[in-house]
Amino acid sequence: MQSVVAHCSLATAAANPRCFSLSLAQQQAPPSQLLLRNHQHHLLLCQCDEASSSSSPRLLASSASPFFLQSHDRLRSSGETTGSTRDGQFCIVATSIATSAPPDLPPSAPLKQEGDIRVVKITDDTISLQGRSLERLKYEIEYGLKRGTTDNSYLVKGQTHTALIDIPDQAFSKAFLETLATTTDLKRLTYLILGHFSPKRVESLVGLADALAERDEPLQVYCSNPAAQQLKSVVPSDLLEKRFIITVVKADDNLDLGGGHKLQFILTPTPRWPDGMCIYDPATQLIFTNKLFSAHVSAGNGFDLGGWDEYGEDWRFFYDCMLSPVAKQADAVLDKLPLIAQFSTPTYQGKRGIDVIKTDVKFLLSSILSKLNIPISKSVRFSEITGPGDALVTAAICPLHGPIVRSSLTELFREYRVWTQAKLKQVEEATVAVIYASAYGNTAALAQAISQGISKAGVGIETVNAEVCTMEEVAAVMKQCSGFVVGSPTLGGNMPTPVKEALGVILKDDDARSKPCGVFGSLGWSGEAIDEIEQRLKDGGFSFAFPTIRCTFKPTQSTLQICEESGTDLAQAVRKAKRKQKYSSSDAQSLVATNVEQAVGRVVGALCVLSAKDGDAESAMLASWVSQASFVPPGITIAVAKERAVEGLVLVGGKFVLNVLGQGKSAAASKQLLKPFKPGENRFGELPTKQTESGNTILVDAIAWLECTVTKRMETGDHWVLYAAVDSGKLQDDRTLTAVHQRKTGARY
Ligand SMILES: Cc1cc2nc3c(=O)[nH]c(=O)nc-3n(C[C@H](O)[C@H](O)[C@H](O)COP(=O)(O)O)c2cc1C
Repeated sequence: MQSVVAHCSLATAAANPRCFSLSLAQQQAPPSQLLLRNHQHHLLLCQCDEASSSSSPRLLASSASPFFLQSHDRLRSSGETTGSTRDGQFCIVATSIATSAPPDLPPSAPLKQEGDIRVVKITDDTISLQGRSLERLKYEIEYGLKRGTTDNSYLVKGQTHTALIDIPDQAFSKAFLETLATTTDLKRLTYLILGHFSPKRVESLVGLADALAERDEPLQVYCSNPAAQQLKSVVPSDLLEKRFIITVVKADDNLDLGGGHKLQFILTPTPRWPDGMCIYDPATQLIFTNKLFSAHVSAGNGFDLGGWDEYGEDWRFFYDCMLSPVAKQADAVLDKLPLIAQFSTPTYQGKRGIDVIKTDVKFLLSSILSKLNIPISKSVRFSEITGPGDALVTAAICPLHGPIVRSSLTELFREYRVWTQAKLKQVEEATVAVIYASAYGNTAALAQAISQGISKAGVGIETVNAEVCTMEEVAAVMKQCSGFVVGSPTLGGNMPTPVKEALGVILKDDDARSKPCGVFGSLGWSGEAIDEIEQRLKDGGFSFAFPTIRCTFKPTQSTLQICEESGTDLAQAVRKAKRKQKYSSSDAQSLVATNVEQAVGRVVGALCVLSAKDGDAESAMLASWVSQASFVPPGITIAVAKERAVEGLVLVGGKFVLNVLGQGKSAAASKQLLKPFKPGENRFGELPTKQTESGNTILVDAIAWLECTVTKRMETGDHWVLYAAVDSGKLQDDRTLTAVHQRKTGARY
């Protein structure tokens, strides 16, 4: 007996070809007739004629075997009606073909006003309330791409109970509570589930308590233990006792809302979010992942329409900022989330991880299938039939920020694995320990920017949140690291006890004295904690890689820039020490350029100075890997090393000036730009400069300058290649030829 399960649906956008797919689960097919011999799932993708849905579907992709074509004919005969037919050989189940866009993909609505709430229907009983902002693009490093953000909450309506998953930041409180009242019967709201909680969300929580004040029963809050502690420390205790009942969730607990919505909790702590928790709903196959798989971007219709092309860089940027510094813990978290895109049935069993090689085929299949945008409520039914046992079959990832991930689900999950593995490899080679505590997030933001700078220079990071780590863990990290930074807020004239204890561990570690270190912290007015850490490390004979960073309350953009550059300086010191070690142990030949390197060194471009500014943060670099890339509109490419300070200022949408230096006139600028700089130091020194209208720096002695906007970035080994459109420019000296940088080897500039 062979069984065939088929899913049919029209693609959503009117401009799209009308497509349906046929996915075959088959146990006993003759292997010679199968496209993918070793896998249980086979794909047939067809396209209907635009004019008539009854005309013959055209095959887009299939094994082209008789077996498939026969199945296809049978499917066509059962056509546009819902139902199943049996003929002894096959069991065909087909949905009716929708004639309009599926209801769960509403058209994109423009942002009406800052902080408005977009309501997105995901399934019949799950909606998302998304607070949208274009403003929240400053002062926090993960907003670097400047695409705004969304803060997403989710309402899951079970047969007996309704649960609200996550509560938004204070910026969205008022609009959120108003929208919540119109989208749900608050009397039925039994549970609030917090995948993460921070003091910035108290206002929304208190507002919710007020909105529920009239009813007798308190709201039941489900969250992790660290979130419960945080709640108790920031929400007034009388309010907490009167209006809420807190249940601390343990690993693998669940909560039944009725109608199959038996929510499963998966604890996913990281040093950045010790209270992290994911929630899986088997009824809809939605997973609510809070910060994981988030992106800061507000455009679109709430889903990831446009897929990787549209959002890939946003996801990557968020990951780089927030998760790459905690790669080890991120790896452990991914192990706990064996997500399988709904349509790709895995051949393996077990909850532990996903083998990338095994998922390659599934990746291809599911990415084609997910593009078809079958409404989630319908597609769950089919993937249940072909369900893979104990993996989490997932129709969509519902994160705290940015789009609900549907089309790129497999890619995103897979890339998270790839990025994490790459970071773990860096951790193996050399790491810097980032040890800190932060009550209100300001020191954490500094730690994050420092980590970003370390990561850019290709060095691994071990993030230690002193509040949730044991001192044994601190000691182990200190033994293994090649450099470290310590950060603390000042509270009541002191450093918090966990930082004090961690400092004690560091001071006792004799090996740590030879490792480059740094101190940072946020303060209000006196900053005793930072002074004390600095003094005690100085007294202990530790060597500082950068001047201590003192930040008053919330960091500004230029403070974050200083943090990032300081992190890069520290990482470069660590790498230099490692290189020294390596070369002293291997033969001197390795320093001589190979023939290939010498040949690569003959590739030349104009010698230029790139200058970029963003708010009060400014930087510049000497650049010679520059090339014209387009006539109309005029465009150029330029390679920027990942660890370069200016790199964070030339993200997509960012502007820069390319100053082209002249032959025989480049010495002063080269000398100035090649100097070592302190973090945040002015790069131009005494060079005569002037400004463009947007504030970018022009070198008066350059023979030409171009003001450009970055439109694309491509990752290429240790550099980013930027493609930038030229907005304006001027030839300042028409007699001098362009300077070029002749190199002896392609292994260095
Ligand atoms: C209860 C409390 C006590 C504080 N005491 C001090 C202090 O003695 N000296 C000081 O410079 N700042 C003090 N501050 C300000 C904090 O250091 C400042 O808010 C800092 O940004 C907190 O950093 P964090 O967000 O990393 O916790 C205090 C803040 C609070 C809330």
